[in-house]
Amino acid sequence: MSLALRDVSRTFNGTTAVQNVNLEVQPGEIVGLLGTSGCGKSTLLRAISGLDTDYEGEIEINGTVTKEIHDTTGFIFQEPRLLPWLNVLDNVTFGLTGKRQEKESLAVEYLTSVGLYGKKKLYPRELSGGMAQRVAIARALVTSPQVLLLDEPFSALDAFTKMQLQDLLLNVWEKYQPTIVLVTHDIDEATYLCDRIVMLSGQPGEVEREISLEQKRPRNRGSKELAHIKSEILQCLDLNKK
Ligand SMILES: Nc1ncnc2c1ncn2[C@@H]1O[C@H](COP(=O)(O)OP(=O)(O)OP(=O)(O)O)[C@@H](O)[C@H]1O
Repeated sequence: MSLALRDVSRTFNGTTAVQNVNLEVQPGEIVGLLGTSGCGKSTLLRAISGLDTDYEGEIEINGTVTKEIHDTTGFIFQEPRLLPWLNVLDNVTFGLTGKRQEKESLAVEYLTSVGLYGKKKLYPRELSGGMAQRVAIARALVTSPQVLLLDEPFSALDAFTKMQLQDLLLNVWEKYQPTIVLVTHDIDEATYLCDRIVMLSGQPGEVEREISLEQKRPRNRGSKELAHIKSEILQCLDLNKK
């Protein structure tokens, strides 16, 4: 599914958070929104998701201007947001329609793909942070979303789990090819995962620059090419002290 933002601005109580943002995302593309704290990344994602409709400008999903929450959109937030009174399996089937047996076999398929088949009877309090986030990923994927919106999905995790889940996300992308918009302030993550990085800056936030990455995935995290792009990004953010 394609996405297009046309002159999107959002003002909160007289203060403009983002201003005249234009962005096109192609079907199956992984686009990162990168920028320093407060430049409006989450604000834009909430507008794209339909969770916030009080913006100016237009958002088009697959050629149709809409402010609705699209039923083919999946969300993954920074924290897993699981329902504590439901076990892992029921957290994933929650919100699905259809026969119980069909819902459960679908949930099991996705729990298996995130490596949690053996944990399906556990409750959220019994999971590590990384496991809980995997459940959130399975829950987002079980509806076969064509658009996946991720708001700093791995930022609360330790470095190793983060890398594992980034690879998991790429496996999921290989399999289902959703269009992905990823909000992050992790430059390594953005260069490892994205086809294109949209850099936002300022307050109100505006698109400062876009960087396309041609490198095939899976990428070598330590490659010279990625190091070069990271340095460009740091320079753009005015953080590269030479
Ligand atoms: N519901 C709200 N009410 C008032 N102001 C808001 C609201 N949501 C966001 N803002 C303001 O909009 C601006 C952009 O916030 P936003 O959360 O989109 O930034 P961000 O780039 O995602 O930041 P971070 O990286 O710190 O999460 C900030 O100045 C913030 O205070």
